[in-house]
Amino acid sequence: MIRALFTALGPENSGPLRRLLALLAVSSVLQGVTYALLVPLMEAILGPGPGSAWPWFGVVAVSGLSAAAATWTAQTAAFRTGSDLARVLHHRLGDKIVQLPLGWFDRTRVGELSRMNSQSVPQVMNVPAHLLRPAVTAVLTPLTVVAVMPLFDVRIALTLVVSLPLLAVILRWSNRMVERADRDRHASIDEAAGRVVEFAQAQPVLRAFGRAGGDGALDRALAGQGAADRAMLWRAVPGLVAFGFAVRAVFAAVLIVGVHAALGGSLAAPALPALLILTARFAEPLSAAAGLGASMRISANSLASINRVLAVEPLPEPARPVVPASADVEFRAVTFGYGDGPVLREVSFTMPERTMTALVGPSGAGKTTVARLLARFWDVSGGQVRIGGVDVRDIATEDLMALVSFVFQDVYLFEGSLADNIRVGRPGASDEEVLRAASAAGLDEVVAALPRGIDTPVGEAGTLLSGGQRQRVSIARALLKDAPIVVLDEATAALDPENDAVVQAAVASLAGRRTLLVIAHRLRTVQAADQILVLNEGRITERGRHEELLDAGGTYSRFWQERSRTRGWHLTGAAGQGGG
Ligand SMILES: Nc1ncnc2c1ncn2[C@@H]1O[C@H](COP(=O)(O)OP(=O)(O)OP(=O)(O)O)[C@@H](O)[C@H]1O
Repeated sequence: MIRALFTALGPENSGPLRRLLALLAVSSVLQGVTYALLVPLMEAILGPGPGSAWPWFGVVAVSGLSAAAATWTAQTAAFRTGSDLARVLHHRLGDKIVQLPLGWFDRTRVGELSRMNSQSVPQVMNVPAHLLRPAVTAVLTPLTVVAVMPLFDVRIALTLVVSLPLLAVILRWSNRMVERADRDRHASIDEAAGRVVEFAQAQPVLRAFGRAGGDGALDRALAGQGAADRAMLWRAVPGLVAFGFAVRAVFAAVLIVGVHAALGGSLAAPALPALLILTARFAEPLSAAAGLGASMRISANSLASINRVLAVEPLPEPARPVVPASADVEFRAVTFGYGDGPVLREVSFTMPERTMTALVGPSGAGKTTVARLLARFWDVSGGQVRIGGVDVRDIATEDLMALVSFVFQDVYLFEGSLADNIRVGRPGASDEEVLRAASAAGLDEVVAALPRGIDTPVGEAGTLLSGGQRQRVSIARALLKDAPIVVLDEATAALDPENDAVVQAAVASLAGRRTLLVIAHRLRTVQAADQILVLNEGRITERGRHEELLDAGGTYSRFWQERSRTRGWHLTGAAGQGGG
């Protein structure tokens, strides 16, 4: 856990944690020494001359005050280190986010990052603030007691030395039992929480199909959670009981050894209660640490997930970056996979500057992957992606990002006004340019309907705008940025006629001016394309212009005949009209 904390902080930020650990060590040892000094004090008080107790009282007072001062300093440092840790982690995660390969950011990852910031960081903050002190005390204070015990009685010291590893083993076993039960319980809580969300989200479907009562999955998940709660209790109890029993057994053993020694005359009677008090103090920090298992586990898991993100390697930046002289694009025998097996195999094509390429193919063929590799979301596993004859790996990230604009299906809108959101495309753009881009992207009516026009805040993540309207904001950004290469996904999800017209207009305004790669779903787009690439299972199986491919009578022609028949039937009543 401590090693993971140092990893999360990085060597440059680990000074305060190291100082905190040193302070905690000093305060734990001083605490143990103070407990030990109680023995001569008690001996003096209970002995024949109580007056001799005063010097010991002074020594105990000095030691106790020093321990209290060290504990207070350590606790203050612990809170400060906790809040510093949160700040450092937020910064390190922020710095990491801007270096992570763009391909890393899928939907689940974005959720993971948000959870990390809102939950994991505060949980990790808890470690120095609340958990380290009892953990360090649980180890060092009993060790100090054991170390000084031989000064008073070797037999009792030996009893403690033998019992310490025994207690540690039982504590570890008890913690493991609780941990395992707790893990199962968490899994069942997550499952039940997921089912509750699903149940709420699926209400329209469930009601439409007369299944308002659900399909039993939620009931099963809740029952599972109840069972896991009970199992947790049953699994946790033996460990905790066994540890409590072991502590009492050690106490009893010390009592037996002590009484035996006192009766035999080899231990002064007044020393016995003092040594029993010391033994009780020896076990106390261990018992306090026994209850920390669950918090420790939660914090350790959070720390592990933060360290996993921090360990992701950024894509290497070129040592000698090259700026491409043109906006030609070439895929040269590109092979790429996300994990098991390739998604793209030996994909080769060229997109001469200012031409339009349409990418078509069945779902999962790899179209989005091609589009993303163009902007180096990931590095290819074989072949090359080249812009202006330069491998994208030799182009500085900033230059590459300046060369390419995207209009993807997932449009993220920031907190801020509609104008701010469009200006993301080119931060230096004037108000007029922003308005022109909004207008060209078909946002006039949206702007007119908003209470403060283009300066209306669009709500967190653009909640005021519909899916189609959000896509138009994305088009406005791309038009404003006016990069030499534009990648556009014609999103089947936002296929209302108005949006359709906007997307078509954007494509038309860019065609012939920019190098355009369109993941195409519309007949008009493919008809206008200079080349169509048909992608199937990660390979380009056909290429050419629309008529050429129709004449070839291959997959493409079957695909479009099928598509225009079904869409014509649905939308226009005449095959092949206006849709695609
Ligand atoms: N981030 C990712 N991690 C792992 N696998 C992925 C990822 N993105 C896509 N894939 C997988 O790669 C394959 C190609 O996906 P891709 O999204 O490129 O296809 P597509 O042709 O664009 O599909 P669609 O038309 O449905 O969007 C699919 O099998 C998909 O499951």
